Amino acid sequence: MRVLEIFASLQGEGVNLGKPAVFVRLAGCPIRCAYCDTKYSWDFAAGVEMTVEEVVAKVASLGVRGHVVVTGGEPLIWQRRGLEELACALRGLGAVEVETSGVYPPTPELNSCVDYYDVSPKLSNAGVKAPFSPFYARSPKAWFKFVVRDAADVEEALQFAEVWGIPKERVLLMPMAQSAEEHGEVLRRIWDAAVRLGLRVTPRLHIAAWGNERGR
Ligand SMILES: C[S@@+](CC[C@H](N)C(=O)[O-])C[C@H]1O[C@@H](n2cnc3c(N)ncnc32)[C@H](O)[C@@H]1O
Ligand SMILES: Nc1nc2[nH]cc(C(=O)O)c2c(=O)[nH]1
Ligand code: SF4
Ligand SMILES: [Mg+2]
Repeated sequence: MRVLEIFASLQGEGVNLGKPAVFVRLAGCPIRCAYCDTKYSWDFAAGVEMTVEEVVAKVASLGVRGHVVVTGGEPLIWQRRGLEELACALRGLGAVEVETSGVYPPTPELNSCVDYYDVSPKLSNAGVKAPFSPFYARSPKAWFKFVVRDAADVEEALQFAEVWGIPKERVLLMPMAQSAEEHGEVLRRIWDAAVRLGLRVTPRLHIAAWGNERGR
């Protein structure tokens, strides 16, 4: 597998917001959202080639136990090429959370070793074709983070959830932002729509603290 970075931080997004965790960022993404804050991950040949054993050893060496986040890029492109073995091996160090666009369903082998899917379905603001896999709407392990920048995006997120039968309690709205300043502005812009529609908002902790610094 090609690995871009492995670092310890706080989970800055989603249902496990605030938990200390080690992040494993895999290379490659074919989806290419307009707002992507990790465009350096798109190249499939980026990063370094690592075996499952090497990744697990590096994660263990960082000393943070209890939670491991596998992200990218789009990590599920590595299915049948080591991702299943990696997720199962990482489980020895903590709960395994996978960050995904929700375009690719997991193989049964991957699914058996994942504790949480942090799914970020792509709304029209991503400007891409990213067909959602119905697998996630039915998975008890899936939580849905919608990237929103205004009230219209919030309405679209709710509609998406209704169309796919995703319970409101599983929906989290996340401000589209790459700096602390932008993060505050967007939070203020989506606030009233979230109140009105009864949807939960979560911040992006690392963006509020560090901006879009790599390794945070
Ligand atoms: C870089 S993606 C990697 C995982 C997977 N490709 C995905 O999109 O879920 C990690 C998370 O960052 C979110 N994200 C990327 N750029 C963002 C931005 N400018 N503002 C808010 N969230 C963003 C994505 O929606 C996703 O939830
Ligand atoms: N602190 C922190 N939390 C995160 N949660 C998901 C991230 C990602 O890029 O997938 C991320 C990230 O890059 N940093
Ligand atoms: S799917 Fe994720 S990594 Fe790929 S472009 Fe979109 S936000 Fe970035
Ligand atoms: Mg990130």
